[in-house]
Amino acid sequence: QFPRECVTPEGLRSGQCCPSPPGLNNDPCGASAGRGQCVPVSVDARPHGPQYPHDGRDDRERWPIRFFNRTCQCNGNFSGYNCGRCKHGWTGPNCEQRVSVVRRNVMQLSADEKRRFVNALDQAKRTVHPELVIATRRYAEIFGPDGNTVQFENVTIYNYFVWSHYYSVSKTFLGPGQASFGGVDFSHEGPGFLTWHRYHLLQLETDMQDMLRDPSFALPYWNFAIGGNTCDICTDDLMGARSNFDMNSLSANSIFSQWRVVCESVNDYDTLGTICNSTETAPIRRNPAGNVNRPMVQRLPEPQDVADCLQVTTFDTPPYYSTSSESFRNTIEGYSAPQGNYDPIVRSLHNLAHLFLNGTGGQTHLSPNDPIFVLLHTFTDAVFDEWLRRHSPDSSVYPEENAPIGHNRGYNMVPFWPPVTNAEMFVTAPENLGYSYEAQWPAQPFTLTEIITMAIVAALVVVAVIFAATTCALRARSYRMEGHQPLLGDQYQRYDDEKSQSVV
Ligand SMILES: O=C(O)c1cc2cc(O)c(O)cc2[nH]1
Ligand SMILES: [Cu+2]
Repeated sequence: QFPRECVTPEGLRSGQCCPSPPGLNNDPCGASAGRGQCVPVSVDARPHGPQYPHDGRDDRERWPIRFFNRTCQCNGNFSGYNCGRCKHGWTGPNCEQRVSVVRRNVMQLSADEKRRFVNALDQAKRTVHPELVIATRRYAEIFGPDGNTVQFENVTIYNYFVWSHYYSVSKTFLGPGQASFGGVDFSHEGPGFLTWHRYHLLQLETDMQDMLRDPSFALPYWNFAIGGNTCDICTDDLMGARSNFDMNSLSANSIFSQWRVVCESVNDYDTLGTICNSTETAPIRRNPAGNVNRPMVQRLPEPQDVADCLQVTTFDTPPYYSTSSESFRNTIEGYSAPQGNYDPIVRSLHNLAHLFLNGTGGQTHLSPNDPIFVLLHTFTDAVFDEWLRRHSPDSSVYPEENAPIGHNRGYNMVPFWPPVTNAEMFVTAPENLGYSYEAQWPAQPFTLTEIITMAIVAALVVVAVIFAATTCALRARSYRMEGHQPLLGDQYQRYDDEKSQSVV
């Protein structure tokens, strides 16, 4: 959420978070090295949708100026909260070298690559985040009981990935004794669903690259559009098989059975107004296809569902919400049928994959605690990237206003720091974000224009063939009328030559 060095009592009171890059002392944002400058934070001022009726009740409104109103604005390819690192896709001392990160199908990794990926996730679960800390109270109580003890905690790299997702979906606390307001979600049920989860993954991938000291480290993906009721990645060499003793638990042979979840105390958060902290509690629960009360979530999405959703031509449609029809975003998110039509009882694609897990991974405030979340979302992001490549939309197709709070084009995505807007993630990944997917996609059906063009070309070919055949037939007929034997192949040419010479 915020850099450790910014959340001192004086730092918070100043509202400024413009640290110096490593190796440069007292040089906010590396200005003397031309890396960046400390500027006022710009926030989205456009109206948002009617879903959130409050004003001034939630720290996430006009994110992030409740906490900080000055930030580093980095030049060129420099990036990071102190301009001390490079933008995604760039590396080198001056961020001038391209780096390419390829996200691959997890099922196509070698045994050794699978083992390294599983171990890297486990290392991230245990390694304290080197830069970021998490707030454990709302701003109103952030200076603590004595007014000088800021309420932030260290968090591990992977638990930060869980915490940031929880913080974006948590309810608005309205005070003791009052029910918290749940009709708010800064990362789901709106156009920001894809851009938010894209940055969420990018942050984890970058954190793990730094942890491994391997700038080419890439998160793999799980193609969950395989139909059937078997979780093919739920094996002990990958995300963990089912326990033999408890169908809701993971096999003891998987390292993930030793993981404990964070952000489980939702009753506290909603009644006391506290925020999820680093305390780990219960094991991951997972029982794929086991939800006997919801037969519709006992099968995974079909390959055809991905082909269908890629055909939806409009990125998002009013009200830009989980009720939108003919919206690619609501379709891939899974609130409408794969063909795009909204149906309140439908759960498809991304949502169906979550619910299929039938446990920790299907509860929005907890789901990233199940590491399958990472692979489920890289595949969702891969479909998003393929849609961007096929439809090459202008950024204007992303709504600038009247989307649910947090989802407007210019809104800084909650709770990321430094500020990053939905618009900055609405770009093709290989050209702009330094990563690509190794994936095969369903053949792109011909567009109407292509079909018409091909019909015209075919008609022209037919006409040309008929014309040629008619011409030959007429010439043969006139040749026979002069008492000659029918011509064969190159004899036509010699006949033509003689004829043209004889005409006077
Ligand atoms: O009920 C749903 O459609 C549903 C559950 C769930 C869990 C989750 O973590 C998400 O990110 C989305 C989601 N949708
Ligand atoms: Cu999510």
